[in-house]
Amino acid sequence: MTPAPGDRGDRDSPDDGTMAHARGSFFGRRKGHKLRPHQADLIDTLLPHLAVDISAPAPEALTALFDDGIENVRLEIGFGGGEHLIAEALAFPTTGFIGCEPYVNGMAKILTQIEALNIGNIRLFAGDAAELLAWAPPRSLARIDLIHPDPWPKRRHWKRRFVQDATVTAMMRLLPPGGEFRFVSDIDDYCAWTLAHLMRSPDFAWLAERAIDWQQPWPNYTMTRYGAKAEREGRKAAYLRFRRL
Ligand SMILES: C[S@@+](CC[C@H](N)C(=O)[O-])C[C@H]1O[C@@H](n2cnc3c(N)ncnc32)[C@H](O)[C@@H]1O
Repeated sequence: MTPAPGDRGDRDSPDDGTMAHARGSFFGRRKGHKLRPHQADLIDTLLPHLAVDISAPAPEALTALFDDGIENVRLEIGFGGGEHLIAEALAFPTTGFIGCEPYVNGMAKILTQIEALNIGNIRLFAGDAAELLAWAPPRSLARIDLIHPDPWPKRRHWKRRFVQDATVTAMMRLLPPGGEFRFVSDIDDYCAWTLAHLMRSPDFAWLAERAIDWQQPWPNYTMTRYGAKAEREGRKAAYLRFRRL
């Protein structure tokens, strides 16, 4: 997994497990624990069935990536160990979920869960979510979640943060009016950064202005590994929700 808060995302190694170095080339090349034989098997056998192929033209609607009965599609960027994504997929069986995660151990972990729980409404993209955002058709996502993204605390690395004007524009294209971008982080500076980027877009409204408490997880929120670690270490997360206007 990526480095701990404070030094997460601030190393210069080309294989440090974080976004900027990941762009374009990373899956399977990132350092991590050695996969167990069954996990390696799932990467070879199950992942190809669930993988979103962005080298093919995107379907008109992303529901086409799923079996019949899927009514809308949501995206989780950087799902890590998959705790939140698995819980959401189980809770909303008529919603399709696309999970993006370049980290091979995260991918192996979620494949194990998908197999064990026989989950049919998750598709996976083992690469940079920005590429998937560029590929997906307009207004194709009901919601986009970015939970505890790599914070890139050093000023000279801010350009590597996932939230940028370009990704805000991409999300604006993909969310229909009423769609939501949800962001969780225990890093105050990244929360402020995200608020500043979203609030200067005329296409998003921050729901705190509509009486949604940003200091509390939303109902039925499933804590992730990084969220639990932040809590243990006494850092409180912000839960920011932005509605596409
Ligand atoms: C700090 S971890 C948080 C993981 C998980 N969301 C959690 O809360 O435990 C950030 C995750 O985002 C992934 N990530 C970083 N850049 C990404 C990108 N451009 N596209 C998709 N995932 C990315 C990393 O591999 C890492 O697993």
